[in-house]
Amino acid sequence: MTFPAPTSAQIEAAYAVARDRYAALGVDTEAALATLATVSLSLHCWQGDDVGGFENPGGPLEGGIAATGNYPGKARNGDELRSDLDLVYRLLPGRHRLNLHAIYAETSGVKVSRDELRPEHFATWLDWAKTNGHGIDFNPTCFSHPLAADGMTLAHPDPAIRRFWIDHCIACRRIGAHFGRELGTPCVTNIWIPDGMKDTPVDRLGPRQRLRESLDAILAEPLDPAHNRDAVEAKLFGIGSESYVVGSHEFYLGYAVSHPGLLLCLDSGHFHPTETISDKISSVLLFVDELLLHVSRGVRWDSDHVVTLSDETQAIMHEVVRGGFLTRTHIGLDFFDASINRVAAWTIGARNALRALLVALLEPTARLRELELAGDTTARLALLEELKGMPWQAVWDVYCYRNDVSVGASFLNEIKRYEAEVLAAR
Ligand SMILES: C[C@H](O)[C@H](O)[C@@H](O)C(=O)CO
Ligand SMILES: [Mn+2]
Repeated sequence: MTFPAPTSAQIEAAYAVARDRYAALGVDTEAALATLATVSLSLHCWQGDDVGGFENPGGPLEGGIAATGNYPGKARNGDELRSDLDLVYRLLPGRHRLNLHAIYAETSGVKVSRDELRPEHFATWLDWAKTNGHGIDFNPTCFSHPLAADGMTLAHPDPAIRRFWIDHCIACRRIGAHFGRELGTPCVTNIWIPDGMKDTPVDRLGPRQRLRESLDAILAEPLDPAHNRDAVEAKLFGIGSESYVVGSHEFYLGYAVSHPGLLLCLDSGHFHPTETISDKISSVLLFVDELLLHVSRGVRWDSDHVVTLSDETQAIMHEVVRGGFLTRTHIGLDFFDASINRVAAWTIGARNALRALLVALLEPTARLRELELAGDTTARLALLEELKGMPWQAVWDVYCYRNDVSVGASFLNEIKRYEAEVLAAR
């Protein structure tokens, strides 16, 4: 089965109608597209191999996160992962970043302890990023490791184990700064740790005191923010840490507020299922300088399903745009679905994030605000609902077309071809 693309005449004609419909609402579609072109998503490398990494091929994924499914064609090394990523980037309009984890170091078969990782272990990633114009973001990997086997890392009661993870995070910040310096765009180095407890702890305070001390030690070395920015990521619970997570939202929000320049990471799967991160953005950005988003989709738990064009994805992007927060928000993706073609999963999720952003950029926000301020909540609701049916897809299609990227579902044709020619041979 092939997936048809509209003709250029159809794309242009639909766009002309859409442009006029939006203009009637006071929205300039060309301005929206120009803004969209300035946004770089950070694509998470770990969608390509189910968060496996290259340190311990075939080893288990630990830390309370899980990739389910066994779709064939998983990337097994850096070259395969980069090849898969190249295709994803070709199917996305705009220029986008890479979000790399420390377990994706390439050490030529030599075992390098995580606390001894250096920029040279990521040289191939850096060369590839330079050649292809990608910025790089980075993450220490504080899971899937014998010293994290009991579910504690930076908050571990054993000072030697804590020291190991502190040194790993220090090494990662330096690697991040190296990426930022070499690529001319700051690397966001994000710390997420799994530390927590399955059952009710007696001491909730002690691990948090230790985590604070560990973070202080990690962040003690000043690094040029033009090269590296640090972020911390909270979580409500994980598998095996259902009763207590050391790095909770309150913990990291407090830590970020008291450390100017530190970014807070909000992952859409890391809160109670009835809680949304879209409602947190405007509060957090009143008190912290910049935000990192991990746009994900939890289904009943932090399941990391592929991002869809859901109400919440839409609400997140609306909040970023309405608040004028685009320049203070780093938009990363965080999902890993092993039950479908992984390249398609990446592409579908990333295109949806961009589509949601475009819809937000096409909103006549000033007009809606006027209605709200005047107390006309009837008209606000009516307009918001009408906007859902506006021809934004025609604007998206012309954006893809102008960027020489597959229009509509025709991107699947390239992925199917790649699956037959490349993935099937793995
Ligand atoms: C692999 C990532 O570090 C991980 O997904 C983290 O960001 C997270 O969200 C853990 O639940
Ligand atoms: Mn995350």
